[in-house]
Amino acid sequence: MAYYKVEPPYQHGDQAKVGILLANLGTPDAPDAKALKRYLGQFLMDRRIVEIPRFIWCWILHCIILVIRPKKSAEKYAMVWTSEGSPLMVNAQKQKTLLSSFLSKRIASPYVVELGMSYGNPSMASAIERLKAQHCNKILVFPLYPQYASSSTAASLDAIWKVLLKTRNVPAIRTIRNYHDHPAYIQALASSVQEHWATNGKPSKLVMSFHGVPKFHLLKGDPYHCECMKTGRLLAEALNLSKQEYQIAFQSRFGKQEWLKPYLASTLEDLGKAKTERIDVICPGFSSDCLETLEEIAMEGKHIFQSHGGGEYHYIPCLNGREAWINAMCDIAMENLQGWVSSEWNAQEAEKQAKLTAQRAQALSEKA
Ligand SMILES: C=CC1=C(C)c2cc3[nH]c(cc4nc(cc5[nH]c(cc1n2)c(C)c5CCC(=O)O)C(CCC(=O)O)=C4C)c(C)c3C=C
Ligand SMILES: [Fe+2]
Ligand SMILES: [Fe+2]
Repeated sequence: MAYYKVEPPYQHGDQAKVGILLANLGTPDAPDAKALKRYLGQFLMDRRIVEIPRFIWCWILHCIILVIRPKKSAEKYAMVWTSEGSPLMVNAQKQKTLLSSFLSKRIASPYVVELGMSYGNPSMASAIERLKAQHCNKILVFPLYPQYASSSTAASLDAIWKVLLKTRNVPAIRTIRNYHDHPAYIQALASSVQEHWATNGKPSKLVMSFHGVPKFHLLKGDPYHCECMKTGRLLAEALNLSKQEYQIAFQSRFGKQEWLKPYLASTLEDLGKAKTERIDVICPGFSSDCLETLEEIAMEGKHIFQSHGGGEYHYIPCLNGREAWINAMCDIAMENLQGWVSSEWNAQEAEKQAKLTAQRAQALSEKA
């Protein structure tokens, strides 16, 4: 078998395009143990996720974790699964479609938006294949993670490099590292909170929950913790909140190691025990709702808070397909596409392409 992938067919004159590759984590294909085993097996074998030496980890993963976790996780996924599929996938596909349509008001030159996942489907390989088949010789990688983390952003870049290592005709690549402090992202978050408060009134406290990572990532130089803290501070400033009115916490601990603190579960317990009348919880680090927000935050978090004496609990949904967020995505993309796209209609190029299409259609009909 050839080492390098077969290149897509190319004819002289084919119009080169710019690709925007939305990169996300991935999700199982179905809410059942079999699909979960496949997904978790790929996810948890990534060194960006688990750094334990392979000979020990392979044993733990295959003999313990992949025996117990798939069934338990599948039950949780089943609680949030929609008729269209996994919430993460449904939301990310919607973002792709919306971004593509919103960008048409800002870009006049040819572009394509695709979605690729680090684990599961649609794979990075299939996304890059689709972009190359549409003659994208320049690709902007747009990770759907506002805060840079080795375990999310860099893991998605690894998945892309792995594909490119087996590609003969490699496109130009630009990557977006982070946008945790981008004014349009902060404003999109702030407007979603304000909208919630306009209908439901203000809570005693706004809890901002970010996905956690092991503490040693921070100690070894991963900027994720600092970027989460900055997002939290900027969101509080945009909402005019005092230090007593908000709290930052980290969720989704996995394994026995120490993770970033404060843990969300203990924060909710403490707020419950303090008889807090009402808290609102938002997850600014997730651009779309997924298992970690819909089950862990909206359901499990509510149970923890209220079973410890807390009052009302509101979960504020992720940005998903909100107009302000898609516009923010456009701003972020445009800033990173400078020199690659044009906002002016190129009549000469359009005429050339129209002629070429007509010539090819005629050649085809003559052949037939
Ligand atoms: C903000 C981005 C994320 C970071 C950083 C991150 C790090 C990280 N995650 C795990 C372990 C798991 N995460 C799981 C689900 C999951 N994680 C993120 C995002 C980040 N993870 C998302 C969006 C999701 C949801 C996916 C979905 O399908 O909805 C899971 C799987 C679910 C389960 O079985 O509980 C695991 C496991 C580690 C170990 C880690 C950092 C080292
Ligand atoms: Fe995770
Ligand atoms: Fe979780």
